[in-house]
Amino acid sequence: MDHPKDAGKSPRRALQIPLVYAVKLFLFTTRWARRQISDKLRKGKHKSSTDRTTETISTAKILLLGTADSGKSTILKQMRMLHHSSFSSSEIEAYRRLAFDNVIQGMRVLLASLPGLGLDLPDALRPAQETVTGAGDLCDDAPFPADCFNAITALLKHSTVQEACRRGREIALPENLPYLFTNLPRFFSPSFVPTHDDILHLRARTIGTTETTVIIDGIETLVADVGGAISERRKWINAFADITVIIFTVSLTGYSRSLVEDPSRNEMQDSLLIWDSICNAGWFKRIPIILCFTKNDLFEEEIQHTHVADWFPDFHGAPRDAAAGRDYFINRFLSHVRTGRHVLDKDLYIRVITATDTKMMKEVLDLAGYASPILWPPALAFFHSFPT
Ligand SMILES: Nc1nc2c(ncn2[C@@H]2O[C@H](COP(=O)(O)OP(=O)(O)OP(=O)(O)O)[C@@H](O)[C@H]2O)c(=O)[nH]1
Ligand SMILES: [Mg+2]
Repeated sequence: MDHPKDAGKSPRRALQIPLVYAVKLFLFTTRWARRQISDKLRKGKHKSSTDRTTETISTAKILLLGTADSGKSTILKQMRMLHHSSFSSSEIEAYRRLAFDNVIQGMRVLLASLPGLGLDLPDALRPAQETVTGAGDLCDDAPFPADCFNAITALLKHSTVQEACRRGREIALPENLPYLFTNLPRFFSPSFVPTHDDILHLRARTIGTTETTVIIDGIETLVADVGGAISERRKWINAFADITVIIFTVSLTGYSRSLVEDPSRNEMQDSLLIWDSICNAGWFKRIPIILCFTKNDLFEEEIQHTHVADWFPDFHGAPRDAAAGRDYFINRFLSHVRTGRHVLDKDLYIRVITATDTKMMKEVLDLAGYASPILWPPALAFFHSFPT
């Protein structure tokens, strides 16, 4: 029997009323659930994956994929900086020691490659060379050794070392060396503490998979960062479960560089190979992908000296035309996406970035829409759209 209040209403209207109550109940429970999540997040905020407890809940997972040196860990650092997941004092100290390691290792690679470049170091610089090759690791809180500063400064003043620096691409010289050498006096000062900019330029090869929790827009997000070296790739599969979005990084400067592990392989070709298997994998069919071309700053410099056609003969743009170069590589990557796998601007997004530039990264990450359906599956975006 009809409720007296419903008397005279059409069956359709009668159906609508419970529906309104159902929606209200859903909204209420959703807000309640969201508040519960926020409470739990507050308790578990800034916990890394290694100290996660049952208090915290993970609701999204970003997977960073790409070849070695393509900027995956740099993007992760940017996410942490932009989303206030600050670095602990022990991490900052580890970065300080890493700065010393990057400087010494970089200079060692450079010195070791001189004979291959047909260059010879004058005898007067042999003691400086020995100081660099014999330098040990830096101990906790120990200052950078002054003799290393004097040795590296003397080496950098010599035309032979300067020429090797210029020809860095031929010897797979770490791309952060110009930044490190420019900042040498600051690094070697006793009060040196790495800045965010330093941290972004420092290089530590990722081994295995690191999982870091970042709170993005109130949502606990697990960011999985894999090692891109050839020997690391067989471990990628361990990170493939429950992915919300993939960020696939490609270093734009890779077009003229060889893989450190296999000098016969071109970095960009290697990246195209991996991209082909990732973007067409059935496993990732429904996962949005952001294809991120990194190192745009270095690419703009590199293209002034190295013509893309020397490495990719079907490039028909003019030498030094950075825009044509970028378009060419974007199209090369898009041409690998098989029909029906991913659709541009629907579940495949392209960004060209300088990963070390925090301002640009913020714009890009905002653009990519952290709390929008680009990064979150529609269900989560729906959930997200309710006011608290
Ligand atoms: N100038 C500049 N340097 C960059 C950019 N992206 C990354 N780098 C530098 O490139 C080096 C390698 O970057 P990582 O983020 O460690 O590379 P990765 O992809 O994590 O490498 P693996 O851990 O070996 O897989 C670091 O020294 C970064 O500072 C960029 O857009 N511009
Ligand atoms: Mg890494």
